[in-house]
Amino acid sequence: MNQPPSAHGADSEVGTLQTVMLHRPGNELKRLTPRNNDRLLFDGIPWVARAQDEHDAFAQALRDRGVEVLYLTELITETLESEAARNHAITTALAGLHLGDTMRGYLARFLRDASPAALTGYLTAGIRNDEVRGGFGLVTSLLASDDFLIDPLPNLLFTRDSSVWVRDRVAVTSLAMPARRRETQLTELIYTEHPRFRGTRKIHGWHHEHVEGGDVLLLAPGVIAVGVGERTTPAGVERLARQVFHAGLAHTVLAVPIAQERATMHLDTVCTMVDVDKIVMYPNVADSLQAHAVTTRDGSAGEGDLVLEVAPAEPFLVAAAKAMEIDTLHQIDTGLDPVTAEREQWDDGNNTLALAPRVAVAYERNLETNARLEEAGIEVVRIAGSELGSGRGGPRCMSCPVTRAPLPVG
Ligand SMILES: NC(=[NH2+])NCCC[C@H](N)C(=O)O
Repeated sequence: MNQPPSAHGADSEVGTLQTVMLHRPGNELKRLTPRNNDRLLFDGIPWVARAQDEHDAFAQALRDRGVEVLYLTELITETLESEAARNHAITTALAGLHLGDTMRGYLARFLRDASPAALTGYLTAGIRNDEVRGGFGLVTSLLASDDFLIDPLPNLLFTRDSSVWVRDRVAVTSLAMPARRRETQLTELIYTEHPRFRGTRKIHGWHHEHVEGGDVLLLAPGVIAVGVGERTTPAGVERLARQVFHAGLAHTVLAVPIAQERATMHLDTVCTMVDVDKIVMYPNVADSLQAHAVTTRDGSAGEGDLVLEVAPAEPFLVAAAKAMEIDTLHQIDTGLDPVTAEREQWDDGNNTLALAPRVAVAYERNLETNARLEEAGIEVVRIAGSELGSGRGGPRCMSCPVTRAPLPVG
């Protein structure tokens, strides 16, 4: 629990995974109804107990490979043991302008009296108007009984998006969709106050331009690809580039435009690294994916003064190989007909989590993509995801690597 902060970090997508942060789905998923699931970014109403079983099997598959699994809610509860952290968490959770002073005052007192574990429950599963026993007034009368006073956070399941480690720093991200904004208040709290992470140096933050972790791929030490689309904005990738250059964490950032639609909400929905020089990629975009290489001349200036050099767009695989200083970044040609490819991409076939070079976790349902991965020499660790997948995320987005071993040299 008290490892020094320098023990954490990752500089690639494929170095042996040592520690990962997951979120076991909980009561926040029980809040989903056919009336709110779109706003809460779920495509269906998951069977929660089965989702938990699937998630437990995912966590076990990681432990079986020697990975230490940290659970987000346990980290939050441990963080909330501190009075200062508790006050901070309560103030930020109640900052919404929909509450009014009467209800805000009541909830602040109610939450302050809650145990750390109970408070974690309220912060993650939310509080509905008809669940409160006080604070009655204009706001409670006019809101519907099933309106949320504190929103549930069903997308906590996707720990990839709310923070991302770049070398020994953690970027607390800035999430674009209103339903997810509060997630980063929790990750920031963990990385600031939890004894295990205290002293960790941070970049970015929820008050900065939008960047989501699902868009950030550590292609190789020093080379970061960032998808720009529905979630990460052009200004977001510029901000991230300035920070990583200023801190000496990378020499090249590849800005990769992706279609602004749900099926391709993050770069990791269309491609993920499975080896030091192999990437599995959705064939329907493989030929059209482009990248602008962003570099800087001189790292000594202040972050805002850095002059960024932005290269003209090139095919993504070409720009990536150049930046990575390898001959070829091999695309695993999933070779699928366009319809199967589209179906398996939708079901997160391209969203794999590498446990080490050439070992990747994938949903079992994507039969053809997995078969092609194996033909290419990748060991596929299959997990069930019929319920987990209803939130539109796969093994990569359900995991935030906290520590990966550096890649072997040569
Ligand atoms: N990195 C990812 N692909 N994350 C998937 C996130 C899915 C989530 N329901 C959302 O819409 O935000």
